[in-house]
Amino acid sequence: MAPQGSRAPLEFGGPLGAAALMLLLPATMFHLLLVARSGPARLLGLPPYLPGPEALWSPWALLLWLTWLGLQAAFYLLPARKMAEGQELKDKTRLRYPINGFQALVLTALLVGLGVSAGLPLGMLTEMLLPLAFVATLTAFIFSLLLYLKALIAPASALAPGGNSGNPIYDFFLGRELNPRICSFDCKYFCELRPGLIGWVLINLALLVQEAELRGSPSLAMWLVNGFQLLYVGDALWYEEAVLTTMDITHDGFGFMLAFGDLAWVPFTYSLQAQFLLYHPQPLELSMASVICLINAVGYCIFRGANSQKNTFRKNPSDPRVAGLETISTATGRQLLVSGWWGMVRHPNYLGDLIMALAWSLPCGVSHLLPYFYLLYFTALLVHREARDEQQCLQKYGLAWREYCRRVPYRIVPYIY
Ligand SMILES: NC(=O)C1=CN([C@@H]2O[C@H](COP(=O)(O)OP(=O)(O)OC[C@H]3O[C@@H](n4cnc5c(N)ncnc54)[C@H](OP(=O)(O)O)[C@@H]3O)[C@@H](O)[C@H]2O)C=CC1
Ligand SMILES: CC(C)=CCC[C@@H](C)[C@H]1CC=C2C3=C(CC[C@@]21C)[C@@]1(C)CC[C@H](O)C(C)(C)[C@@H]1CC3
Repeated sequence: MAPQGSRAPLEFGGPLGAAALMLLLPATMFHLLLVARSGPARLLGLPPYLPGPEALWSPWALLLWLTWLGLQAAFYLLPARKMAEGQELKDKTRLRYPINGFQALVLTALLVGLGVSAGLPLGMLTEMLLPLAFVATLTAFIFSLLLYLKALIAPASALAPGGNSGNPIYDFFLGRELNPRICSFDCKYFCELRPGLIGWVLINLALLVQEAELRGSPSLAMWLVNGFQLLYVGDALWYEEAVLTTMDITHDGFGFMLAFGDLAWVPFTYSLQAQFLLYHPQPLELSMASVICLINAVGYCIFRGANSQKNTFRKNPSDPRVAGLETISTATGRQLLVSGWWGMVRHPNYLGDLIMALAWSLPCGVSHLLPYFYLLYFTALLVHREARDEQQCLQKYGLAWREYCRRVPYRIVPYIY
């Protein structure tokens, strides 16, 4: 049986904060979905109407959603080009993960392409966003409940460092088990990268197709948003192995926060800019589009450069690409980079991600705040995440971490933060 009442400090405002977030996050998602299609599209105003049960519930949406999850699960189970090992666990073992996420993206694209050429009305998906978001939220609640119950019979070594406070609301939100698996099927790893991320680009594509049907051709702004976000998702799946060292996989349990985040929040709120553009077309000059492409390229280079530098260094510090970089030794035997990207700020990858977030909103113009929701939310998420990571690194590396902070004083934005 799992031990109750572990002493990890409570995060997210404890049980009260967790309860509030479980109500607030779905409410915000539905607010955004409703406001994006309303005339005034005011982020801070009331939603234009409150949807009744008939607008939220559709058996077709449920069927479509379950088919989607089943399809992505089947792709996950296909033979992988590589099996990667995760970080060492409490019991000194390492889990193995299939690296076939990019393959799943390509197979999905082929299947959707075949469907569209056979007359599948992809644009119709945009009419189903509300009921789809509703079934995704319902799935996240049910799934989190099953995961909570599963953790009751998990060995103590399988539990996450947080999420085992003994308070059921808090533990349900944060997640109790670190890597819940059904045989070799890793639930958290699957959800983090497949149904939500690939679902996000599919929703974007459906919005582009619908715009072409309504207005004759997709707008330049819609092309940019689709292209940038496809690059981001393609990159995540191409470098899939890197997700194994993120705090979601190595530290956080699998509970409502990640289940809802992965399955509902990512596809339905990350596609907000494309949703906004379908209902509020925005003119975009070619010169402005070029500047926005440049901003996205700068953000992507920083994001990819920083993530790859750290991953290469963690895999093999003597790799010629990173061997010349300056480092600090820590008592754990691991080293910290203090030059290159990681000598500029302590989270250069967050900086790149934020610059890209800006580039995704700019094609929507500056007349509305709504398309900038992602940038605002993401800034808050990364500032909070940076503080959590800082705490974990201080615990792991002690004095060496303090020395790193002294030498690299800025967290995310040079000379500002
Ligand atoms: N689009 C989205 O919604 C989201 C995107 N992201 C993105 O996910 C990516 C991963 O983020 P995340 O997991 O939060 O954090 P990071 O990839 O930044 O990983 C942090 C870890 O890196 C290691 N590290 C920190 N500093 C150094 C250093 N100087 N030298 C070597 N190793 C160091 C430490 O782990 P250790 O020493 O143990 O290796 C630390 O715990 C980011 O690019 C982020 O932008 C994140 C959240 C949401
Ligand atoms: C508000 C809310 C519901 C919070 C949950 C947070 C999640 C939405 C995010 C936590 C970490 C994430 C990561 C990605 C997507 C968003 C979530 C799940 C990510 C898969 C996006 C693509 C990147 O390239 C990435 C693989 C580095 C990234 C990993 C973290």
